Amino acid sequence: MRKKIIAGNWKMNKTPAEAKALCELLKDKVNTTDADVVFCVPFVDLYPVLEALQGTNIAVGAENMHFEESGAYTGEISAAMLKEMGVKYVVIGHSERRQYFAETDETVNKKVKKALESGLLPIMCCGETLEQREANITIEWVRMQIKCGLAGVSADDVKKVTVAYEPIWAIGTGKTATSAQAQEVCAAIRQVLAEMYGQAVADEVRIQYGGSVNGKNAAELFAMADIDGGLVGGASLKEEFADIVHYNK
Ligand SMILES: O=C[C@H](O)COP(=O)(O)O
Repeated sequence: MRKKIIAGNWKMNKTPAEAKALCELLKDKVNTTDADVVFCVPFVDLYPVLEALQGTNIAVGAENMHFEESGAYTGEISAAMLKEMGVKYVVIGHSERRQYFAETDETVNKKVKKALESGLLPIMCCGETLEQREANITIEWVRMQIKCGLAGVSADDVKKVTVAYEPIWAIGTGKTATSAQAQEVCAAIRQVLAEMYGQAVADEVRIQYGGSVNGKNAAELFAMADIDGGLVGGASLKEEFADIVHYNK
């Protein structure tokens, strides 16, 4: 039985003071051991959020990192920097990073490997555009993203990876994939993991759905056989996040 993982991705929202206030608003409401709860926040919010969440079961994640150890990469943040701060998770390859910051399956793969080597737990994102869905190539596309993103990752390490399936057309649009659509792709992701690592390993990997998850649709989505939680954008910035965390109550 896989433990659910429900992560908020704050994206480019909340100044450090606002981040602290949001933690104060949410922390008692989402502090549970029933699921792994993660706040993925902007780099400048990491310290205040880590401090505000001390003594809770809520983990902290970053939204990106660089794949090199250190060096002349102005404006970048390394895995070692995050690890030393007490960060546990890191979102890698979000579609917004791919779209606006030229991330590719190759850089995603390098980042996933570096995160694992550094003791961080990657949340590796994948998902199709509306054009790809309409052209009926969703499964093919996502299978390729998984194969490329995880190339060279061992069976032991892949169990530490969370895969986030986020159809791009459902992100921030209020247009959620139906639970059947989301399950179909998440099952295909588990299938490709089984082909790469064997069924037993694939059964241990957690797969999230992301894209307009809210307090109302979470229960139906998270009840699907291959959906092990969510990567939540907009609704993670509000009290509604508590309804998502307690989706089964
Ligand atoms: O990382 C989160 C996703 O991009 C989903 O964002 P959303 O819940 O605002 O649609």
